[in-house]
Amino acid sequence: MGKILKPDICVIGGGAAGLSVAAGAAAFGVPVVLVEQGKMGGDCLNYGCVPSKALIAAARQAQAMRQAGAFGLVAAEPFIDGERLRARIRSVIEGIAPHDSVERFSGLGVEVIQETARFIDDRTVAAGDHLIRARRFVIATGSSPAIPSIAGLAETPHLTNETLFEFKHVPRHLLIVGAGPFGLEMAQAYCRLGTRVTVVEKADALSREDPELKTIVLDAVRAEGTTLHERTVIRSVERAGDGVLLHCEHESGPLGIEGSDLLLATGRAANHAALNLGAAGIRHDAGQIHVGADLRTSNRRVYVVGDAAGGLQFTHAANYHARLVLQQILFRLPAREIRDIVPRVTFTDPEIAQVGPTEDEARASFGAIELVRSDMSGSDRARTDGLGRGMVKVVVGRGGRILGAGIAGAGAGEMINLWAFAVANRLTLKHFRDYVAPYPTLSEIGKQAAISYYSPMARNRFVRSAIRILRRFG
Ligand SMILES: Cc1cc2nc3c(=O)[nH]c(=O)nc-3n(C[C@H](O)[C@H](O)[C@H](O)COP(=O)(O)OP(=O)(O)OC[C@H]3O[C@@H](n4cnc5c(N)ncnc54)[C@H](O)[C@@H]3O)c2cc1C
Ligand SMILES: NC(=O)c1ccc[n+]([C@@H]2O[C@H](COP(=O)([O-])OP(=O)(O)OC[C@H]3O[C@@H](n4cnc5c(N)ncnc54)[C@H](O)[C@@H]3O)[C@@H](O)[C@H]2O)c1
Repeated sequence: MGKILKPDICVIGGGAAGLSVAAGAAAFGVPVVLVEQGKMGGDCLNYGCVPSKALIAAARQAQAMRQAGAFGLVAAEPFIDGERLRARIRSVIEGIAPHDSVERFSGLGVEVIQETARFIDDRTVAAGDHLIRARRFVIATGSSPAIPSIAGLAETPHLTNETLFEFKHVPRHLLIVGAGPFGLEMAQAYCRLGTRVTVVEKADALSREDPELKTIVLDAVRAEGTTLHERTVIRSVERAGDGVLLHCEHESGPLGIEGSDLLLATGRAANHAALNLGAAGIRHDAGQIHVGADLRTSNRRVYVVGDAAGGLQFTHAANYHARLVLQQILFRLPAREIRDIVPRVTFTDPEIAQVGPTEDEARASFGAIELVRSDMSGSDRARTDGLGRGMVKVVVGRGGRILGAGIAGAGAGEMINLWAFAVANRLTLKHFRDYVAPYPTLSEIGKQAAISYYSPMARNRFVRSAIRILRRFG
């Protein structure tokens, strides 16, 4: 038997969640062992956020070339070189990789073991020839693409986020299954890169988003050329020549859709099968580890963070989880996950972002709410920059409290920061009315929304008579 290690914390998984826990603990001088079986940086760096946003950035440039005529320049149809595109995505990943590397973490004082971890009892993990008996364990094993059960899929070549960004050519006609954030971001990006794109969604596209806001996004994505079939069930799939044929069922009848390549964007499944959770007395079922709002499992020594926790699946949620868990382990202070303060952004163009409940969710939870909206057409900056439609929609509770906010439009992902700050700090629209927004910025439309909330006051008879009285004093 190999080495027995006895750190304070053993972190399993070196993606965004695990690295944040390890770095945070090491910064306080706490002994940490990190076990990672694959690439340091996990999904976000290697197969998720970073390559997808690099691809989207290239697609945005291509679209800007086509649309240059609107700015008084000569428009051009871009030449798309698949090899160079792939090389650029690779170089962006390589530029960030040192930050997540074994070398950096070893330098921080973390002992990194590059093996697969599994529990052998309620306080011991085996990884290669190491046994790790830690005071606390943090499961940060992330998630993998959920593969739907569709007849013929196993025999038909298909891509997922784990293979898409290594793909050698730009597809001729990409069929995408799933119109969640991943499916739609990729649909628009590939469409802009000259691919014909068809998306098949069994329910509604962007189903979590506010209907009024997501219409702005879906109209734009469709207008650029993506074909989107919603409420369409795929019965089977087969190879057709060099390509793929989907046999679908829509309310209007059967539908055959043929394309050159197939991408699955059908959600995620948490990774825990290899962990041997039963040996550690950790309650779970096939889909999920049972975990409380404190991110603790039924084995009180063991926490779960990031995608493995099965709730919010974002890199910033993983970082937030890391803070909550460190607060409990290092300082023995209670901490609970508050999902309403965690924003989400889908990086289509226009973007869509939300923090806190949407209108429908807020009505279901709070009953009486108020809404304020502000349209991007009122923004001078949107005009100078030739931007399309956009809207800020704020869900307001008692006393003007900001319960949630949704934004569709260019820059929504940046603008949501201010609203996320407001929701986390329980601010009211008065705070938004009173701060000064620089001109001309898109964020001004948020302030405009706050002003519109208070504008009925200008017509209030008591306010008006108070002003009349004060005027008499000179
Ligand atoms: C295409 C795509 C785009 C995305 N874009 C965004 C975005 O723009 N913004 C955003 O916030 N989020 C985005 N996400 C989500 C984000 O990538 C994830 O929420 C985040 O990576 C989760 O981090 P994690 O550490 O929980 O898991 P992961 O990054 O999956 O890391 C888990 C690690 O654990 C390791 N592991 C698993 N089992 C074991 C074991 N038994 N032993 C040892 N190691 C193990 C794995 O090898 C992996 O490295 C995107 C996801 C995808 C798929
Ligand atoms: N900008 C971002 O933050 C961003 C971007 C991409 C991905 N992500 C994250 O990555 C993960 C994966 O994203 P996603 O969009 O794949 O997941 P998702 O679960 O949000 O969406 C999957 C979609 O696929 C549909 N679907 C599932 N099975 C289907 C089938 N058989 N036929 C047709 N449609 C089917 C679902 O109805 C759903 O709309 C999520 O956790 C997401 O949060 C985040």
